[in-house]
Order: sequence, then structure tokens, then C-alpha cells
Amino acid sequence: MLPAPFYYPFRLRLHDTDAAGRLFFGHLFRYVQDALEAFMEQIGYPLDALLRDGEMLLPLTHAEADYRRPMRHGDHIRVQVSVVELRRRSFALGYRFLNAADDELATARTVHVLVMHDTQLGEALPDALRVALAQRLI
Ligand SMILES: CC(C)(COP(=O)(O)OP(=O)(O)OC[C@H]1O[C@@H](n2cnc3c(N)ncnc32)[C@H](O)[C@@H]1OP(=O)(O)O)[C@@H](O)C(=O)NCCC(=O)NCCSC(=O)c1cc(O)c2ccccc2c1O
Repeated sequence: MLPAPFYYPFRLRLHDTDAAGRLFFGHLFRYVQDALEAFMEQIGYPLDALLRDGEMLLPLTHAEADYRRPMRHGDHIRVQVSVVELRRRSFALGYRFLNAADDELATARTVHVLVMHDTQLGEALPDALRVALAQRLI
């Protein structure tokens, strides 16, 4: 059975809004990173441990976003995170920013490549990580 969709809930902070009272476009990626960290922890790969252990890194090679409805200070938002592409050395995550009525406010996509810390060279994703990601592939 497939796991339930993963959601990262947050409340929009004042310091992430612009002069018009909307989420400033660049700050969407703060929440993307927060959702990514929560997602990786959920699938058994907490980024703090990855970085501390220092064996493999998952740098972003691509990030994009679409802004469909404004988000404002105090809004309760949920970010649905899923794996949208799984390749030999890389994977892509998709993010859907939803309000309480399930309206899609924004979407984002990030691509991550596995790089070994020592050599700074890319390698195939380890089997265990691939399996964990595959369970969240849509
Ligand atoms: C990461 C690189 C060293 C990779 O360069 P390399 O030449 O080894 O790899 P390729 O270019 O051949 O690509 C490998 C693989 O990835 C796919 N790919 C690459 N770029 C893209 C792209 N833009 N879009 C889509 N796909 C891409 C490519 O098709 C290949 O696919 P496979 O089929 O083989 O799987 C090098 O690119 C590099 O150093 N780039 C700079 C990275 C960087 O500085 N990023 C910004 C900051 S990193 C960051 O923010 C960050 C966030 C985190 O959440 C982390 C979490 C944990 C650890 C580190 C994190 C982190 O640093």
C-alpha cells in the first residue's frame, strides 16, 4: 500500500511578506527547503544527519516555482511534497502549496544530485535511498 501523501504545515510569517503584504517570491524557497527537510526526515534521511555524517550531499541543481494565488501573513498553509522524477544520480521533488480549502496557491520543483562529500563526484543513488524515494513517486 502506498504511504499517505506527505504534508508540511506552516503559518506564513510577517518577515516573509513584501510591501504589498504577500509572500515575497524568493521566500517561497525558504518554505520549500523547510518542507524538503521535513520530507527527508520522514523518509529516513534527515538532512542534519546527512550533513553531519558528511558522506553524501544532495545539492540542488534546479529550482522553479509558479505563483497562482497570493499568500499572506498568518495564512495556514500545507505543502504537499512528492517525488516527481527518479533517475540514476538525481531526483526531482514537487511541492504544492495549499490553503485550508485545498486551493493550490503555488507549486515548486527542485532537482537534487547525489554527490560524495570526499570526492565531490556524483554517484548513483544508494539502493536504500532509491527505495525510500520510490515509495513517494507519483
Ligand atoms: C551537483 C554537481 C556537482 C553535478 O555536476 P555533475 O557534472 O557531476 O552532474 P551532471 O550535470 O552530469 O548531472 C547529474 C545528474 O543530475 C541531472 N541534472 C543536473 N543538473 C540538472 C538540472 N539543472 N535540472 C535537471 N536535472 C539536472 C542530470 O541530468 C544527471 O541525471 P542522472 O540521469 O544522471 O541522474 C554540479 O551540478 C554542481 O556542483 N552544481 C552546483 C550545485 C549548487 O551549488 N547548488 C546550490 C546550493 S546547494 C543547496 O542549496 C543544498 C540544499 C540541500 O537541501 C542540501 C541537502 C543536503 C546536502 C546538501 C544540500 C545543499 O547543498
